[in-house]
Amino acid sequence: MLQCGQTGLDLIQCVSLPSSVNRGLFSALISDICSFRLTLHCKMFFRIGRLLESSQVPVRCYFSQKAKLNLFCTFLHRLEKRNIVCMAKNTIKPDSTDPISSEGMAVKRLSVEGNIAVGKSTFMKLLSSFFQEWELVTEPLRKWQHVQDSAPHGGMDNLLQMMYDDPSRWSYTFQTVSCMTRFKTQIEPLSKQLLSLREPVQVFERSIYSDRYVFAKCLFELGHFNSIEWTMYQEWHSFLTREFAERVHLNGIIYLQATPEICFERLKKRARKEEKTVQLDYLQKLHEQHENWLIKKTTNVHFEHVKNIPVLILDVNEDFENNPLASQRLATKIKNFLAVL
Ligand SMILES: Nc1ncnc2c1ncn2[C@@H]1O[C@H](COP(=O)(O)OP(=O)(O)OP(=O)(O)O)[C@@H](O)[C@H]1O
Ligand SMILES: Nc1nc(=O)c2ncn([C@H]3C[C@H](O)[C@@H](CO)O3)c2[nH]1
Repeated sequence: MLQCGQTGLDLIQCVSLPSSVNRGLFSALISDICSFRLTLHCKMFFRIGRLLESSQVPVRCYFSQKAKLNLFCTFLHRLEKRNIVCMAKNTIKPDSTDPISSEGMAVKRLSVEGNIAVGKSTFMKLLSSFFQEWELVTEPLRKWQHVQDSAPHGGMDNLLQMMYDDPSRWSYTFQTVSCMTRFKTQIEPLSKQLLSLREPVQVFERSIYSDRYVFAKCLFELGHFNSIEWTMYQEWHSFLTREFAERVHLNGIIYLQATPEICFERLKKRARKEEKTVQLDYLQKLHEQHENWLIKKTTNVHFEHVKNIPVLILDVNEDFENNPLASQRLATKIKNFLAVL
């Protein structure tokens, strides 16, 4: 517990938020009682100090990092405010290298997760039509279908096909490639265009986290990874995730949820040639993995920030592709979700 400064306030409760929320920023959310919310950069301490002074109600401030909380306390102390009680919970690593836009806003980074053929690519198109400025990063599927640049197209380098045809032989290899390509896309430097936005948002189709907590885990449980492969995978996944730290953090996850049966129908309708052998049973297992990770929270997740990532669950059993009203409803939910990140 940190004690600092004095104001006319009843209480200021300062709690550090999971790093997934507004990383690298000092973020103050003036509670609902005040009926407005502010997300502010640390340069704006002074304004917040004034705001707190004039407030007549208990105010709750959330900090993305303990370092920022300490900085803020020092600031209040300088203003000679007393009796502010600051509680730091869930302390997370200081000194972040968060991407910040030229407008001083942290880039919000989300991933879209969901079963095979649930409609992620279709959903990404919806995002691009409603939020034209956002940067959308699609799954690097083509790289998996053609892993050797030098090999002729149609040769023996379609790893997706190989994995589905002989999962026990190729699952580990596939997972090293899928995960490596995901790491690469997640750590890519942010574009100037994105950084010039007032509210920069980047959305990934799946992530290094679903690679591990959905697919690799499922393949291990199905016996397609042996225990050595599973240990190795987890070891390098943890190592790289910790090494890249902030660069692979996400602020939120959008989970597209539909029954495995509907996904299976969509998969058959789409008829991707590599997926001919995929059975409903596999989609049911992947569905369970998503539910355990994102809803029931029973999956053993190894990174604090991933445990605490806010998840928006969108029911996509309904056809939104050809339904403007349903699309609009989804877009509104996404907007509301972003506002609280
Ligand atoms: N809400 C929806 N209602 C009806 N059909 C849909 C819906 N969303 C997607 N589809 C259809 O389902 C099929 C699969 O969709 P899509 O390719 O977007 O899935 P995906 O989740 O990106 O697949 P993958 O897991 O392979 O990346 C496509 O034929 C698409 O037109
Ligand atoms: N084994 C495995 N691990 C992954 O991380 C992974 N990510 C996607 N896929 C499969 C699903 C679709 O067929 C196709 C396109 O999403 O690729 C994966 N398969």
